[in-house]
Amino acid sequence: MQNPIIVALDVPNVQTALDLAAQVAPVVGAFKIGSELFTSAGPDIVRRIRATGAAVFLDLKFNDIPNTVAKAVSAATRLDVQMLTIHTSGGSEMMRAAEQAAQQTALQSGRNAPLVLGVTVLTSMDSNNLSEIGVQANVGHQVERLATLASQSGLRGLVCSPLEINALRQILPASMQLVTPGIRTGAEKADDQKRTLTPKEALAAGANWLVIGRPIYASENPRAAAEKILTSIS
Ligand SMILES: O=C(O)c1cc(=O)[nH]c(=O)n1[C@@H]1O[C@H](COP(=O)(O)O)[C@@H](O)[C@H]1O
Repeated sequence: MQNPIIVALDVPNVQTALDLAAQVAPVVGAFKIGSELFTSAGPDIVRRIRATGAAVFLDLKFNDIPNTVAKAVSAATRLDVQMLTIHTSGGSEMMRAAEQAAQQTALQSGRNAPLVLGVTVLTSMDSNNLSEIGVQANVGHQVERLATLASQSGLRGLVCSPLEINALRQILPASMQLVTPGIRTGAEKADDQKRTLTPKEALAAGANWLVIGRPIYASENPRAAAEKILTSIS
């Protein structure tokens, strides 16, 4: 099995990101570049991490009109990222446009299309948070609804919490890639995460990838923390 650990490089600048990546690269499967690092370091950080040979997950969670999202996805595809995120709450037309843009741009650039991941309900949200934005469904039902829509719209991957994987595996094609943040080992705080499981539990439930940030980068020894997690799932 491939190494399923994706380390979130949620750090403020290029040098910190490159140092962290170099430290943990031998024991993880990919790196995630999110809003903080991309906003401070720009697209060059994607090229720098790709140049090390590592896979990159560009997590900018696009959520806009279909035309705008399609063009952003094309730009990310030209950057040669292996995964990227859009919000499923953007609806089916937006998701179709995103997947189509990834496929077409990849074809034109002679590379594989990135996996366009639809973010369902953020792992920092619970039913109260959904209710305050006018969604009365419980979290599990809302995730299932958005995941089904994403699958019908042609997406091949989703971001969800590990708590929803069992239910999603019953209703989605087996090929659907499920990427799960909200990973905590039990040794550290949940922080702002509300729907969490351990790495081992998430994989046992059927996750393909685990997104792990603070339990690795905020630990005293990120390499040792990543190794410990890898051992726990090997
Ligand atoms: O799309 C994501 O990666 C994501 C979706 C989600 O629902 N929840 C979530 O935490 N994430 C990201 O996953 C990472 C989790 O970080 P830690 O909570 O520090 O492990 C962060 O980079 C978040 O931006």
